[in-house]
Amino acid sequence: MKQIQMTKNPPFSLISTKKIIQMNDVSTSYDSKNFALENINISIDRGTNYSIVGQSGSGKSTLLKLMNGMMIPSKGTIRIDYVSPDINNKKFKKMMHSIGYIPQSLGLVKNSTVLENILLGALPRLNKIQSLFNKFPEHEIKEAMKIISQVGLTGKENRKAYMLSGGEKRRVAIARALMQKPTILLADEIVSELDHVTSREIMDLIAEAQKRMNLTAIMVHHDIQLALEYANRVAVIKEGQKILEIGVEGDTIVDFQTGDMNNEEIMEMYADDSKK
Ligand SMILES: Nc1ncnc2c1ncn2[C@@H]1O[C@H](COP(=O)(O)OP(=O)(O)OP(=O)(O)O)[C@@H](O)[C@H]1O
Repeated sequence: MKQIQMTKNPPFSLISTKKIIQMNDVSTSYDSKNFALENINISIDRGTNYSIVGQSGSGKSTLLKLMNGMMIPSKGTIRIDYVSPDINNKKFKKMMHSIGYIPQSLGLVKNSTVLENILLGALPRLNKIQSLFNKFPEHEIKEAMKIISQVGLTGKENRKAYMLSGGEKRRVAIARALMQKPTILLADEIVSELDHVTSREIMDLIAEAQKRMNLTAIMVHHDIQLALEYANRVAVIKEGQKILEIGVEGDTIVDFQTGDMNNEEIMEMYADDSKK
């Protein structure tokens, strides 16, 4: 078999495809008086499991909204796969469907079934006539059934969303996002209010999907322990600023912004912070 020769200096395109999200010195506000986020720098490699943690009101959801084009920065630049996330940007409009966004509210249609909710993820792939009659082709229904099985909802496809448990609702929201065939998955506090076991089940489900589909998953959490357990990197946000970017290497927690720190120091710092 012919082997691909790697040169010492690979062409630019080979290097450049690694970073899927780049935020440089980004600030934004809702009311032009106070910054909800200030001078944020974030760089995320493709295929990474990235978490954002922080107290309530620190700016976590705002960060996700900037990544999916729901908000635009008042200062700084954002590139999602080298495209500016602005819904007025034609290139971004095209790629929007490859960003699976699960809001805190999950956004399910309560009176629709599990299958109907999940099929919504395929809506942009329908042609005009199919959309007019809301008629999904057989191959999309098959795909939805495959995803239903992957998220552990087989047998519940005809159940209305309002009849599901909290964990099941989250499985539907994940399945709907996966139905989009995304390259990026953004999930806002998807395991908050769930018990320990169900939280892990949901996180495992996302981790499996991430590996299977080579997704870049960016998830907002309250629980730093859970974030560190699953994520390659965790950004800690405090009052609109990124104060730490950490990850687990072996049995220590590394601070990628300021150098090494041990596990205890960071946990103490976070514990103190959450008491305030
Ligand atoms: N629609 C809005 N209009 C005005 N201010 C807003 C709006 N949404 C959020 N904010 C403000 O922006 C700041 C950041 O809010 P954000 O929702 O991003 O925080 P969060 O860390 O996700 O909080 P939580 O954990 O409670 O969801 C807060 O001060 C909040 O009050």
